Amino acid sequence: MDVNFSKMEGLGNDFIFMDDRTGAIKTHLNYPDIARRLCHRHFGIGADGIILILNSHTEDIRFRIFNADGSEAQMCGNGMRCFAKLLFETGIIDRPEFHVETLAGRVTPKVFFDKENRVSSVRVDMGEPALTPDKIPFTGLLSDAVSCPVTVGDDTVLLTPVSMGNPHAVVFVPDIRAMDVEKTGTPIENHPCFPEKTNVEFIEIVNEHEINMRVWERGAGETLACGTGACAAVVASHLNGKTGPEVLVHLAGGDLSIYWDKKTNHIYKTGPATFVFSGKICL
Ligand SMILES: N[C@@H](CCC[C@H](N)C(=O)O)C(=O)O
Repeated sequence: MDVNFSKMEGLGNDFIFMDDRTGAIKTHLNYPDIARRLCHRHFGIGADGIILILNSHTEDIRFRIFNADGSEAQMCGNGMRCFAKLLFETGIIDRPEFHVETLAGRVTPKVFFDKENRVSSVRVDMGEPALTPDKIPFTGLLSDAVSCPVTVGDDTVLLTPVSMGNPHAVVFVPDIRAMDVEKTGTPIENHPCFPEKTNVEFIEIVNEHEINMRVWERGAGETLACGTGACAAVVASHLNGKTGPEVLVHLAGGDLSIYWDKKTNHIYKTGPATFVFSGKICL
């Protein structure tokens, strides 16, 4: 069957969007297979994941994301900004702020405009972080919830487990450029302490308001940015007394502004969303 798609990116974290509100794609094909095939950088379109636009019974619209390896994730922060821009600009949603059903619960994006009335940035109410072992899920030693020792090969790594609907392990390092992100990230991603695997963020503190981050993503490898990861990193940095609750996160693909509103416990993430191209592919 021929399927229309749009490719978009948020700070270089790139996604292929498909509208399956009629259910036609799901009737003929399987989403994990489509993700593996289309995300391939040499044999496909190339992306970190695919995102489906779907009907919701509880919210304005429903969002599902599959990583490049075909695994389904609960949420995606960069993908959500692109989703909001695409839905607003194509007229699928006609309000700048709306509610989205995800496997991580309700997420609320709001689009902002430039002088030409084009979407310039998107702020997303990402909901509340979760820190309890059952919610992450994390089965390791939690004597001190913000620095859990995990054995990786011959080393012990101290990490902070955080859920933003999807699991994250935040590791503080002195210099992110010196990191072999794949070498350290892979065993943490697949560590038995994380029964659903985990995304891994390597964080270098710049000052109270800025951090540098590199990320090893569950199901996708090293990416240029991770929105849920940036939120988890700010939660971990603040809980460890290294930053305030409002932080600019510098990633390989650009910057994200993260604000943890301690009164409501909600996290707000603001950043760009960019259309790359659209097309039709025979699946
Ligand atoms: N890049 C995303 C997160 C995508 C899902 C993640 N790999 C997972 O499996 O949880 C983001 O911007 O949040």
